[in-house]
Amino acid sequence: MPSAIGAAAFRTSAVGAALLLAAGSPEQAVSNCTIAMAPTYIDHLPAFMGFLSLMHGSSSLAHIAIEARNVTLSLGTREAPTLILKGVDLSIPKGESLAILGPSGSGKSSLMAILSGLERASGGEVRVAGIDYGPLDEDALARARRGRVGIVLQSFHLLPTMTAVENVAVPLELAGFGDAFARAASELEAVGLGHRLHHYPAQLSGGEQQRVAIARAVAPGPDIIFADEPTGNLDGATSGAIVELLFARREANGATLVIITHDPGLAERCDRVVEMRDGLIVADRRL
Ligand SMILES: Nc1ncnc2c1ncn2[C@@H]1O[C@H](COP(=O)(O)OP(=O)(O)OP(=O)(O)O)[C@@H](O)[C@H]1O
Repeated sequence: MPSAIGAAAFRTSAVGAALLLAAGSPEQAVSNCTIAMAPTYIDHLPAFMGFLSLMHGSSSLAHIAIEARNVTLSLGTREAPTLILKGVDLSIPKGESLAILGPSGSGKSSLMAILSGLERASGGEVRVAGIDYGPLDEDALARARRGRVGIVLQSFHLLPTMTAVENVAVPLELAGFGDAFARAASELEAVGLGHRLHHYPAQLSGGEQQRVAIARAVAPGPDIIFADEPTGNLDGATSGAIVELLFARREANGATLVIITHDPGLAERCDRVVEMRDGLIVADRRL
């Protein structure tokens, strides 16, 4: 089987070269891209610095997938900071499906970015699968996420120089799957894109790109799936099929699923719904 990384290297573009330069290593470049950084956070990602990877586990926390304590996020300049998250506490048990609702600008994407390790909290504590994100540097965070955390964000961040199947296969290869291409092809078939395996992102519609991003996120069978408006670009029928796929994946792997949505129907499918307003969780109910 060809290597997705090797195949793509033949088509390295200026964008790819820039990503490589910025990341310092091909692995980090791919990791940076495949976790779909939201443009709002790109400025802040280089802030991922640290030296220790500390593992914390205790029997009392063994059933917790995600634990956030008094998480704050301050963006903007030092002279004019804006407090985006104002002290969020959230504990998500393993295997739970959780919908995050709230008006535009309430901080949903910011919270997801922190819980998924794309953004660093300004204060408070975040532990995912027992790992304290606080002290991890960028490489350690990427390693901690790889294969365990799948992320789908609103803007798909597919690598433009890779075909659909390569975009899905690369993270699989990095996670150590020997059958990365076969698995990637089958994931794309599952989201209805078996006929678009060798198309580049620019040759795909927004909804098709969204489905590639979803296939990429779920392909390694992650323990936690984060999805920011996963059906936002899809028509009703495709949206229904994608929701079924996400929930089927969650059930098959016992994965924890965290979804941001404006769709009340999708929220009702979840075990629990939290609502955000103005940087805080203001309601939390189990369904
Ligand atoms: N880099 C930034 N600098 C300053 N403020 C920012 C930055 N990025 C986001 N914000 C602000 O943070 C707030 C929360 O944004 P966020 O994207 O988390 O909201 P959201 O609830 O996900 O909104 P939506 O539903 O529209 O996606 C918004 O008011 C936004 O303007």
